[in-house]
Amino acid sequence: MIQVRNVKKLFDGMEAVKSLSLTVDKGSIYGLLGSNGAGKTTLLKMIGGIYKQDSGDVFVNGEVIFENTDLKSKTIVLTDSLYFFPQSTVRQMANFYQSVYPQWNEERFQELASVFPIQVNKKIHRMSKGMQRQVAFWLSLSTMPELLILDEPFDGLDAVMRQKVKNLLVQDVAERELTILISSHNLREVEDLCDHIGILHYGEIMIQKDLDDLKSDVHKIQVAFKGEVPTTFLQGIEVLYKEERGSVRMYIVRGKEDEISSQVHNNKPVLFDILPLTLEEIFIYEMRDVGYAIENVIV
Ligand SMILES: Nc1ncnc2c1ncn2[C@@H]1O[C@H](COP(=O)(O)OP(=O)(O)OP(=O)(O)O)[C@@H](O)[C@H]1O
Repeated sequence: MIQVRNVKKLFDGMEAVKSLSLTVDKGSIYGLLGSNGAGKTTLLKMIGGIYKQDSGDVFVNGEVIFENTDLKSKTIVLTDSLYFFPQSTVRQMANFYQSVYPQWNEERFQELASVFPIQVNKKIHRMSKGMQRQVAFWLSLSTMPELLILDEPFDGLDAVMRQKVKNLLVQDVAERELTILISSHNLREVEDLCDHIGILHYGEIMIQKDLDDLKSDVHKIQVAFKGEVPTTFLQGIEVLYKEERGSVRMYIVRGKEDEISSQVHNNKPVLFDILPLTLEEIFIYEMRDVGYAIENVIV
């Protein structure tokens, strides 16, 4: 479990992360979204024990991770700048990882050779960017980490490889309760993977959501009445957004679908539809609620 409490990080007096708190449960996949410079990498590096925060606490499994060799041997931080020894082959890097990570699993490494179409004796610096990223995943997953921190992990991977890697991640979460933190600019890219999403903006978490709750809780309704619109037809229901298109009104509402439906039906509409929202739509409306346009924060 990850607990971040009131964490702050400054660079030359500028607050890259401002008094931020979040919790990630074991076996969960947390997606951290935000635009360039939002503070994602800084936060991930503090959680991975690479940066030390200026104030606040970062705990992984109840322990401080910074300079904690034991915790770090079970943690992998995969950033956008991959590091491999000059001239090394995949096998040579695997030998190095094996010597550093006590939970290295050679059998897993061999198995993953069928997922990544790369020769183990090929020099990594001669590979394409996407192939190098595949090697990074191959090595990382073979260390059998308990915490995997991924900063923009899919950059450079083609669509097929993205899906293969996502499947591997989900498999590890399901089989051995791997915890994953993943940053991205793109909600669509991670929405099928994550169970929690947090949106970071100027060093602060603006919204954090459990996706299962979210998807079951927010709906789009379209409704029309003959004559006057009953003033009370949405009484007690939280309205996130409303729009009028002639006599048809569109509302984004939060609440239980059956309760909303029965309340609207009681007011005898001539037209009534209740539809689920995509995750992107949910965030668009929720962000408007806190006074931001989502386009300025994520893609
Ligand atoms: N080592 C550093 N020295 C000085 N400033 C830094 C350093 N690392 C990050 N910053 C600053 O901290 C802020 C947050 O940067 P960070 O890399 O965490 O953002 P990000 O959300 O990961 O952005 P991107 O999506 O562009 O990768 C930025 O203003 C950046 O310039």
